Amino acid sequence: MVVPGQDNQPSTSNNDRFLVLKLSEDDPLFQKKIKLLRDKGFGQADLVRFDDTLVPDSVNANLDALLQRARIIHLNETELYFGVGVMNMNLEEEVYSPRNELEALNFILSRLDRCREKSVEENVSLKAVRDAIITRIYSFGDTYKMETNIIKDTCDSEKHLMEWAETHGLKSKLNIAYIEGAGRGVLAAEDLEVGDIALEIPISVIISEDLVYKSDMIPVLEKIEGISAETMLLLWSMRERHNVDSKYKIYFDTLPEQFNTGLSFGLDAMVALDETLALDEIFQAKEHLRSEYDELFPALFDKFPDLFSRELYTWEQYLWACELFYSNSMKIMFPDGKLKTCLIPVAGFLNHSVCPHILHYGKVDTVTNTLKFPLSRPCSRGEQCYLSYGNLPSSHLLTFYGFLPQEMNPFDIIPLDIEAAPECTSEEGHLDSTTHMVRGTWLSTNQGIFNYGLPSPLLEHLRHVGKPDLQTMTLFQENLENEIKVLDELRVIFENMMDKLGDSEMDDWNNIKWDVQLAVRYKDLQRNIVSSILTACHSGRKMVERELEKCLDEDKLG
Ligand SMILES: C[S@@+](CC[C@H](N)C(=O)[O-])C[C@H]1O[C@@H](n2cnc3c(N)ncnc32)[C@H](O)[C@@H]1O
Repeated sequence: MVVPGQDNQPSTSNNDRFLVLKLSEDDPLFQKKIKLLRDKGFGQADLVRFDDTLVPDSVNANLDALLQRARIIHLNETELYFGVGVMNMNLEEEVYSPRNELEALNFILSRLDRCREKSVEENVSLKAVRDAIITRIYSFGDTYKMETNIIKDTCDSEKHLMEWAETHGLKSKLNIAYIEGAGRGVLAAEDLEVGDIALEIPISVIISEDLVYKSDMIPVLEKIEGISAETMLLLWSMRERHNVDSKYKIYFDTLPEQFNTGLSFGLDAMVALDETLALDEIFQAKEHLRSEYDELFPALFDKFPDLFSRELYTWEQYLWACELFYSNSMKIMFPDGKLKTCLIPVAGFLNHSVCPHILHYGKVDTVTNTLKFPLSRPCSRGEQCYLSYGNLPSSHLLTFYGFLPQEMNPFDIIPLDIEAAPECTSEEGHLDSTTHMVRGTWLSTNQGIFNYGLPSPLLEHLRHVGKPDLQTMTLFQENLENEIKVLDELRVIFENMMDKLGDSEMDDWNNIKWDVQLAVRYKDLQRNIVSSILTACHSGRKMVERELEKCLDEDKLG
């Protein structure tokens, strides 16, 4: 039973259980989310009641209602902007993104478990809904199962690291292996279920700023004006990496000599990225790092030659350390309440997926003093277990991690330089400050007239420029003519973008360096996105023209 619009959790009897999924007022997207909830007939904190008489058929209906709400509560800005889409061709259900879907399902699961824990007796309906959620998580994950080609098992250095971590208390249900196209990765050593802890890492093996504060470098580092804890840890790691007596030597020994991220791209790859977002991102990042390096060196060589030797702190070594931290560090909340950037042995072997197994891992458990990596979806024995590095576009993954995901990435967006017109106001009367963007139209479910697979906020914005009072989404002549103008305007923007990107050219793929290959693949992805928008404008215009013809014919007939 769904009861909209009630905030207070009512008292529960032994036979009745209530579940409230509440949208927090502190949510920075509260206004947009509450509007979306209301548009769907929900309230801020609807209440779903489970009683023992719940018939099996209503289990799915109850779950659907909960899921619709949970999805909205967990939307991020990009997902809200684009609305529902198809993230997987095998999936009939419309979802916002794999991340959002898993987040929503796990959110309901955790609330249900809390409810069940409080119950004196087992409530059969709660149990039935829980089973239904687990089934959905299973089938959702199944549509994202990816081929993992294992090249070889672990080498000595990784084996030593596991053994060393185990002596410090590491608990792992994962095996390390070399994976085609991804370096090392981790495979489930046994069938893992939702909620199972795949890895449990004691803080004693985690590399964080705490080590710098205990080191001989701190008196000097603390004197550097404005230096961040991250930079201190980076400088400490650059020296520690070469320290044969380091407690973390076994960890440093597992790191590659070279990180193949966008920050190491050569000239040919940069040329191949011409006119792409990634080129700007790489340029800006490298410029920023170079200026940081120049602020520190040679000043530190001259003032503290004993701590900062010229051989260990070259620009190349600094860039290597930056790539290490960009591609391997994690932000972790410590028991002292501080969020710290850390290098985490063993967990650093987890690769990224758009539909990860592990979503939540950022907080040290204060009871066990360990960092736990629980599963948000099951992982079968031998399957690669993935983490989420965040909701990142491919330009970011290319620049800071040096790979492009195999799956469709819902966060692969092209931002548009379209200013909100002064007359564009939200329902609350505020100036609309949305950043407009597009992504591949293959991700959209709505390809029909007035949608065309394009994002509604962008279309609505363009429709109202100069025509704030126009009744949009109608088959009236004035509106249809405006619709053609909007599609033509978009076509011009994207034709220009496509001209700048140029044609795809790659003759001998096998003889091409890793960085140029990545750059070419990235640029092809950009072309595909732009091409899908141009197709949408073209087919959309045809749809509108047909409606306009009908409209004019009707007018002629009077
Ligand atoms: C935290 S490390 C993961 C372990 C890494 N594969 C290794 O061998 O050390 C991050 C790096 O792994 C690689 N990686 C992560 N996810 C990947 C994916 N889905 N496909 C290909 N490479 C990936 C990238 O090189 C990235 O910079």
